Amino acid sequence: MEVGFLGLGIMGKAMASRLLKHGFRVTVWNRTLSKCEELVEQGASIGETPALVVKKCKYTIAMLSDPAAVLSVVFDKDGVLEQISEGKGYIDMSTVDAETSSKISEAIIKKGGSFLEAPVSGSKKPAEDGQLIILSAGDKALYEVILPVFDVLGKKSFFLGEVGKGARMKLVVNMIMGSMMNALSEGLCLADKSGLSPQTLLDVLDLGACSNPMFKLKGPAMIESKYPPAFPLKHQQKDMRLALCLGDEHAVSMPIAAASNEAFKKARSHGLGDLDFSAVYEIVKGTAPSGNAA
Ligand SMILES: NC(=O)C1=CN([C@@H]2O[C@H](COP(=O)(O)OP(=O)(O)OC[C@H]3O[C@@H](n4cnc5c(N)ncnc54)[C@H](OP(=O)(O)O)[C@@H]3O)[C@@H](O)[C@H]2O)C=CC1
Ligand SMILES: O=CC(=O)O
Repeated sequence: MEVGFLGLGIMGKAMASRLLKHGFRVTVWNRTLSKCEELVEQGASIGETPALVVKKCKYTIAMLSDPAAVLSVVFDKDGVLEQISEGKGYIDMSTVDAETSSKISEAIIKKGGSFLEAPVSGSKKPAEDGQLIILSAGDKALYEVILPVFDVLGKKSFFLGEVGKGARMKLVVNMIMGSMMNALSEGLCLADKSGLSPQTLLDVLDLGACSNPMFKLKGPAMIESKYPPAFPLKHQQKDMRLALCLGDEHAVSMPIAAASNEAFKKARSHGLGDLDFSAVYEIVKGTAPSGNAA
């Protein structure tokens, strides 16, 4: 099967690379075209615009940063919409809000194409290892066709129903994740300031009901103030913001998420947006450098 792939950031690069390793023919595009070179070395072809990728491939996947990026890649000049037509499928795996996803779905369907949203839970390493959790919604027939691709990228794929349900599920999950990261940061800080060993706190947490892979993976690096970006903080803040909008829409009070969003925003204002989202710990500790927003 030949697939197109738009967006070779942290996630897109790992996902496209995995598809190549598993025998798919992949045509890639990235806004910064030079980032395609590594994938070309692994056997990918380049499409010079999103439109040219869609022209060449029956199925095209996108993995882009945020609502503005996914809308631009579909609707702008040389975008997806120029070449989408009957028989072609577009699968957007980026994390965006349901409204953005619906806008894209309607435009694709109007041109005769089919659309599936399929945001993922799981970060850089799960993407490299094919261990993502795929939260799809939209065209069921396209879901069935693209399953062999999802089986290479993920450990479990869900089909959640009409467009918007995948986007909303992803935002709820990431709202919880962002709040948990803030809770861990406060706990590590409180342990340290009150004369306890943060590492011992992690050991205690890991043995009890609060044990989870995220604390286990991120905790030790946080203690060392190391934040190599797996999930950039600016994207976590985008997800908190979009989840809070969803809460507004449904009149769901979310004071914990709102406070966490403030901490992520503050982290961005201190220039930590491109670091891993665990860098919010620097804000909780009060040790963030002053810097430019990212
Ligand atoms: N990293 C993670 O752990 C996870 C991320 N996600 C979600 O997946 C998506 C991608 O994340 P990730 O790979 O980490 O992000 P990165 O920031 O590493 O990559 C973002 C990608 O979007 C492209 N892009 C940004 N703005 C535009 C634009 N205006 N037009 C065209 N392309 C654009 C970038 O192109 P360029 O290279 O030119 O800047 C790049 O290819 C996000 O929605 C994120 O929330 C979901 C699960 C896990
Ligand atoms: O969206 C981020 C993730 O780790 O999942």
